[in-house]
Amino acid sequence: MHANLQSVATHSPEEVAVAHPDSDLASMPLKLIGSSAEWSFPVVFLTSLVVLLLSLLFVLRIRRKLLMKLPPGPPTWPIVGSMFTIIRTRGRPSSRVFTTLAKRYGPLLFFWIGLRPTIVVSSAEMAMAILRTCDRTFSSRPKFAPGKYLGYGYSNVVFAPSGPHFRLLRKLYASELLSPAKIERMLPLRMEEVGATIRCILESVASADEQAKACVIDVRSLMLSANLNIIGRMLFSKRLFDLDTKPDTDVHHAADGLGVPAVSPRRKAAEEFKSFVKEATKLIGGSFNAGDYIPALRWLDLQGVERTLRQFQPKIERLLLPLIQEHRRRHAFAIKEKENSDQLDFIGSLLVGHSELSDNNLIAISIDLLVGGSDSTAASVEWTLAELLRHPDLLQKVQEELDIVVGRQKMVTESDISKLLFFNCVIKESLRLHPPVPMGAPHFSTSACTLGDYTIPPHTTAYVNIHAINRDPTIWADPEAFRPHRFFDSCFNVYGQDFGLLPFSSGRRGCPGVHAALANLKLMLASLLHSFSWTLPPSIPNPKDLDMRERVGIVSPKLTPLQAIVRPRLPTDLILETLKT
Ligand code: HEM
Repeated sequence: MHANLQSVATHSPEEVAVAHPDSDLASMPLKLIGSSAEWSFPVVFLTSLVVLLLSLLFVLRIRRKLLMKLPPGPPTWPIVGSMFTIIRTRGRPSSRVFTTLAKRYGPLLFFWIGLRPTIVVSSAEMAMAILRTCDRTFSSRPKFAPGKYLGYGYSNVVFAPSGPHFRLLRKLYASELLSPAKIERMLPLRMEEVGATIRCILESVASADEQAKACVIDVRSLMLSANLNIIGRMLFSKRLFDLDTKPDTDVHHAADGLGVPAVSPRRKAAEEFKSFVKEATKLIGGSFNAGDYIPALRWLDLQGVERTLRQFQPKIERLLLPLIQEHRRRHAFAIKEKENSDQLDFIGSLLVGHSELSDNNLIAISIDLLVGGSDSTAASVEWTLAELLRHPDLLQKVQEELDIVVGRQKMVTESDISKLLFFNCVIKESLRLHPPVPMGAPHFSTSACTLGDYTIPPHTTAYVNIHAINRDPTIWADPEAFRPHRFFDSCFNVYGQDFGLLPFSSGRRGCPGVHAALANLKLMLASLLHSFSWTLPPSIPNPKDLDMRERVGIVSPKLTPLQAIVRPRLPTDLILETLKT
C-alpha cells in the first residue's frame, strides 16, 4: 500500500481516481492523499525542475561553445533555419544570392536549412580547404530525395555517399570508362557525331530560304541532341535519335493533348530523351523539398517532390531499360569472347567486369553520364557562342586563327585543337565566366572539422560557389568582362589544380567527365566556327543587347535559349565530301 501511495503521489487525486476507478484509492478520503502529496509533490517537482534547468544550461553551454566557433551567416529561425533564403532562390542555392551574402558575411558562410547545417564557400582559399585539405571529410553526398529515385537508392556516382561502392565506381570512371586514353580512343565516334551535326545544319540551310543560304538554329537544343548522341554511343554504342535544328517543343504537352501539335515519331524520340534530361536536371537541382531539410516532414511530401520523382521513374525505365536489356542480350555472347575491354562501350565494360551490377544499377550509371554530361556540355557551347556573338571582333579572331591553323581546304581534326591557342583561351574564359554547374553538387561532411578559426559540425552540407570564385576580383582583373586574352600569359588550367578556376570542381568529387567534356566541347565548337558564319537574328541589332542572364539550376544555361543565323563558310561540297570519308 505504501508503494502504491508513492507511485500516485505525483498525480492529482482526480487523475488517480480516473486511472484506478476500481481501486480502493478512488474511494479514499482526499485528505489522506493530499497530505502525502503535500510532502512529496514539491520535492519531485523541484528535483525535476533543477535537473531540467541543469540539462538546459549544459546544452546551451555546449551550443554556445559551438556557436561561438561557427562561421557567420544570415539570420536563422528555429526549425526552418534560413530556409526562406533558399525558397527565395527558387528552391536551389543560387550562386548570385550567395555571392551577395558572401560580400556581407565573408567567404565561409554558415546557416541552417531546416535542421541541416549548411556552408557555402566563395573563395579560392576556402575551396581549397574543402576540396583538398579536408577533401576526405567532405567527400560524401547528402541523402536528398532525388538520389533515392534517380540514383536508384543512391547507387550512381553523383548521389552515392562516400564508401566502397562509390570508390569502386569512381575508380572505374577514372581508370577505364572516362580515362583520357579511353576518351582519345573514342575520337572516331566524336568525329562522326560532329559530322552529323554539321550535315544537319547544312540540310536546314538547304531547306530554308534558297536565296539567303542561311538558317536559324536553336543552339542549345541542337547541342543537347548532339551531346546526348555522343554519350548514348559511349554508353550503348548506339545513336539515340536523329538530329534536327528546330527548337524543342515539350513532348509531354503534346502527349497530354494540351493543344501543342503532335510531333513526328522521329522528332518524338529526340524530344523524349531531351525532355528526360531536362526534367531530371530540374528534379535534381531545381525543386526545393522541405522533407530533405526537416526529415519529420518527409512523409507529408509537402511540395509533392517525392510523388513527382516516383512518377518519373517509369519514364526513365521506359527509355533506358530496353537499351540495357538489348545490350545485355547483344553482348552476352560477345562479351565472353572479348579479351580487349577497350573495344567495349561503358555498359559492355561493366557487364564484363561487374556482372553483379543489376539493371537498376546500370540505369543509375547511365543517368550519371546522360544527365551529368549532356546538358552541362551543351550549356558551355551555348555560352561560348553567345559571348563570341556579343563580341564580333573576338569571333573574327577565332575564325582567322582557324583559317591559319586548319586552312579552308579541310575540316578541323582533333590534332588541330592544341594548336589553336586563342581558341583554347576562349574556352577557358567561357568556363570561367559561365561555369555550367555554378554551385557544383552538394558535398556532405562525415565528421566535424576545423576551417580557419571555425568549427564545422559533422553532417554539414557544403557548396562551393564556383561562379563567385571564378569571378573573384582579387584573382581576376575586370572579372565580369569576357577577355580571353587574359589566359595568354596565365598558367591557370581547368583541371581542378587552380582553386581560382574551378568549372569542374576538384578533389575526390571533382567532375570525372572533364576529359570527355573538353574533347566533345572543343571539337564541336571549333568545327562549327570553322564551317559556318555566325550572326545574331535581326531582332537583336546590337550584339551587346543579347540577353546574358543565366537560369538558376544545378546546370545554368542561358535563361533565353540562344538563336543564331548560320551560313556555310567553307564550300558545301568540301564539307560534304569530307563528311563522306
Ligand atoms: C562542360 C561540361 C561539364 C562541366 C562544367 C561539369 C562540371 C561538374 C561539376 C562542377 C561537378 C560537381 C563536382 C563536385 O561535386 O565537386 C560534376 C560532377 C560530375 N560530372 Fe561533370 N561536368 C561536365 C561534363 C561532364 C561529362 C561529359 C560527364 C560524363 C560523361 C560528367 C559526369 C559527372 C559525374 C558522374 C559527376 C559526379 C561526380 C561525383 O559525384 O563524384 N560531367 N561535373
